[in-house]
Amino acid sequence: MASLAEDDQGQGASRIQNPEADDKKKKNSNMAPTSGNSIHRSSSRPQLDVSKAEIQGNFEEKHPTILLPNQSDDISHLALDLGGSLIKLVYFSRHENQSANDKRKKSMKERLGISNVNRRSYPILGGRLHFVKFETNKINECLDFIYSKQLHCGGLESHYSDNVADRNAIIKATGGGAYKFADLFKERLGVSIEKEDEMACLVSGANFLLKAIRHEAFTHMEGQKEFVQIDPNDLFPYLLVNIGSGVSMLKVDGDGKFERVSGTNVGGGTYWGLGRLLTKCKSFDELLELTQKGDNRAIDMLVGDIYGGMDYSKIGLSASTIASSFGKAISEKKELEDYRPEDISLSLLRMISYNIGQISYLNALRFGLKRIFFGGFFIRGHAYTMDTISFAVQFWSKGTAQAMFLRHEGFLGAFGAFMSYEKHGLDDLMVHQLVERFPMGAPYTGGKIHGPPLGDLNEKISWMEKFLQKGTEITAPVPMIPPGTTGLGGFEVPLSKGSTLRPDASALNVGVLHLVPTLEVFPLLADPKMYEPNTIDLSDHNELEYWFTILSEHLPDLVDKAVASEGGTDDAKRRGDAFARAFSAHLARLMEEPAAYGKLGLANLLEMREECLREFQFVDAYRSIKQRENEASLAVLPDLLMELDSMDEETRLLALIEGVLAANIFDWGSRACVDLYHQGTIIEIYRMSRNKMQRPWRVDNFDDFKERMLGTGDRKPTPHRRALLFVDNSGADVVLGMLPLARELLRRGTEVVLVANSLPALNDVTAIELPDIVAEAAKHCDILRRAAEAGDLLVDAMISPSNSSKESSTSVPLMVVENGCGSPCIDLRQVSSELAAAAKDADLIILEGMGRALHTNLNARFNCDALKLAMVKNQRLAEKLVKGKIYDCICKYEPAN
Ligand SMILES: CC(C)(COP(=O)(O)O)[C@@H](O)C(=O)NCCC(=O)O
Ligand SMILES: [Mn+2]
Repeated sequence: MASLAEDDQGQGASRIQNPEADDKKKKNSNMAPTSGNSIHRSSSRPQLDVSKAEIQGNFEEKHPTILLPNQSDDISHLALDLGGSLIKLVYFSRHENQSANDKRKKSMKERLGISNVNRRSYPILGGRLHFVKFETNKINECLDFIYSKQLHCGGLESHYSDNVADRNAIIKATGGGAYKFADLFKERLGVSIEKEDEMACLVSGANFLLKAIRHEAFTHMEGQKEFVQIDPNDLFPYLLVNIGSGVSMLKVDGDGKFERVSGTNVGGGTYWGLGRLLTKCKSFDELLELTQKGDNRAIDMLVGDIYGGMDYSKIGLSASTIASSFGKAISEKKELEDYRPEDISLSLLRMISYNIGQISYLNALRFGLKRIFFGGFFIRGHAYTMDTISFAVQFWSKGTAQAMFLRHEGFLGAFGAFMSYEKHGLDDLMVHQLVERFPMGAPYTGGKIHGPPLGDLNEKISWMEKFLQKGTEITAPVPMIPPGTTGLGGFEVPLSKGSTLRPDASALNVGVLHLVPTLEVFPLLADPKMYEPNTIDLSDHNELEYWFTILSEHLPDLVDKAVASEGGTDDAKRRGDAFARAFSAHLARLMEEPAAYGKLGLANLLEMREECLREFQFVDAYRSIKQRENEASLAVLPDLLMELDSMDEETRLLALIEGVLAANIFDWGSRACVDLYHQGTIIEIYRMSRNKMQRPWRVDNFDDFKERMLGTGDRKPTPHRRALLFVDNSGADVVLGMLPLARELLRRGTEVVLVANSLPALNDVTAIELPDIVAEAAKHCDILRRAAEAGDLLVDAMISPSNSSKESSTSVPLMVVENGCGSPCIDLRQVSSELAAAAKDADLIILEGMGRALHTNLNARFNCDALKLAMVKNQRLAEKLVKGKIYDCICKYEPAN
């Protein structure tokens, strides 16, 4: 079975489960033909397979999703690193952009000056990079996998060509197996292996990953992993140490510019070879596992053994420093059987790791290199190995150098081979265009359990169910013992060996890399390099435990909602169960190893929950709740607008901000709020919330905002040119809170861009839903109607016949743009190109809600005026952020610098 980080589905609804078709497909195509069989290959591929096509969801929708259950969405490039013990695969699958034909979106794009003609044409439309590994002795599984996914006859070029390309198909590969298995590939898959130089692949793989993935490099000291932000413009030169069977040390000066400056024959092969002879272990992993229970003092001769238990402090050696690896084994009184295999394995591991660390540092010193990155199969994300190497580098450099490791360490070669294809289009992809996602298999990658299956949704669910029956492997999150120190420090007894980490705690976790060429950095960030979206840092253990508990407690209710949103069918229940298991497994994994998937913040957890729902094809769990709340709120909107219009300017502005804060109470992600909803109707709760509004709010810069809006005395400030309103929840929040505020801005001559989620998250309103809500509201309000018309928002919506084109031409427009994400929070380093374009003319941004204004972006600085509005609907967060209490409000205004 492959160990993988692989997701096989399209975004949410792009595929549905079709067990019958899938079973058939599996029988026909999952096995690669064995030698002797004639090779069946598809003709030109991929082509659109519309058999059993179905419209999903509501038939009245204007642009319903059409599901093609039999369509393979892989248009692939495949590259391999065929190593001595592991085979690593990197492959690409592409997804077409479905929303390109949206009429409304097109007109909005034109308005924002984004014409398709002007935009860079991307060699790839976006897609995913998958990382999969197999044990080399299971090469047949690997061949079956390639065959079942037809990866061997994919490739961007052959997508449009005919069979001829297939006949000459090549796969790029590196590693010794590229020679050894070339004939097997030809025989079984009919493809030729094109061999790529191993060192060149390692370097190009490392260069790309270090430049393109934000949390690729990390340090590992005393059991603590810390991510290092690498500036892509300041990466070179560095030393790349690849620890395979032997060790190569490469001085890397740029893309394609490197030199092998040194190496050592004492490497992974030495550890495994000697270890096997000395311990009788059957596998590398078994040998490595032994170290967890080992104590090297039984075999190693320590400084203290020589100096009667004393330090040799004059030259800086503590009593527990190893003076001579295996030095105690010179004793004539003991034979091999008298030593524990655990102790032997640990001594050996430390001897080799330490030696490599030391030689690496000396080479870095020799060439004046400040950075040393370690990779190769020997490391395997093993905490103890990394700690020992780090200690050696730190010790010999007297703290001036640090060892760094790479999350994709095992895939450098395969990735480099992938990069060697021409026209893959990856060369100039940038950090903000890559989103790493961790599909359901991720919690198990690198651990004892391999899987899940690589097939369709149905297979994935069955896989989760298997564990449900066994009832062991996937458990609810358990509290982790807080990291402490043993007091010993250094490499004498690295903490990673202790009880705080499980044996494979630092096992590699690589996700699926989604390439989204249209994502951009939000242009109004004052200092994009310093920007950190998360306010809550989950590296604080108490914080982590609290939020994990909250999310676990939410789970049963969320599953109920999700299942109900899909009609409560047996199929939906099955998916609901599988979702809960998968998400719990993620939580459990992250609880044990918070940095497993990269730097972890609260926003990542909240987004992961949404992604996990999508993975099990829950399109919108809160659909009916959102609809109900929209309708109820739209019904009272006319009265609210009338009430607001009877106020003077100053009172009205205050009432509007109060309205936004009060209506932010409608948040189905907050436990406390959901409990509240049992106590009254939407309108009753809204009224109650408004009545409770009392200034000063916990953070209250309203007066400054008012001054910027209305001026003081006779001074009338110029209105803002364009305001971006990041809206949050459906129902009262958007209808009775944000829309009336938008209307006020429009009335003052400010263009308004409503920025909403691209995909559903909790009860947040999406950019697809919003125009209809605006159109409905516009029926009761001339300002909204004219603005919406001017912004082409009412393209297909019902509008009252009284509108005249003369009026609309003089109105400032109201627009809706999607933000590029599907989470309750927003990471402004990766937003949609529409939002980035809309932001260019904006001089005011309003971020609303806990997710967008508190969990993320509370500390973000902008190059324009910024207003952050939210009700704090969580007691602990209120205490922590503002020393306040639940339902306190935040009105934080920060004028442009
Ligand atoms: C998920 C949320 C950020 C959504 O809040 P919103 O942005 O809608 O104001 C928030 O509901 C939340 O942090 N909930 C978890 C904590 C709790 O149940 O109290
Ligand atoms: Mn929300």
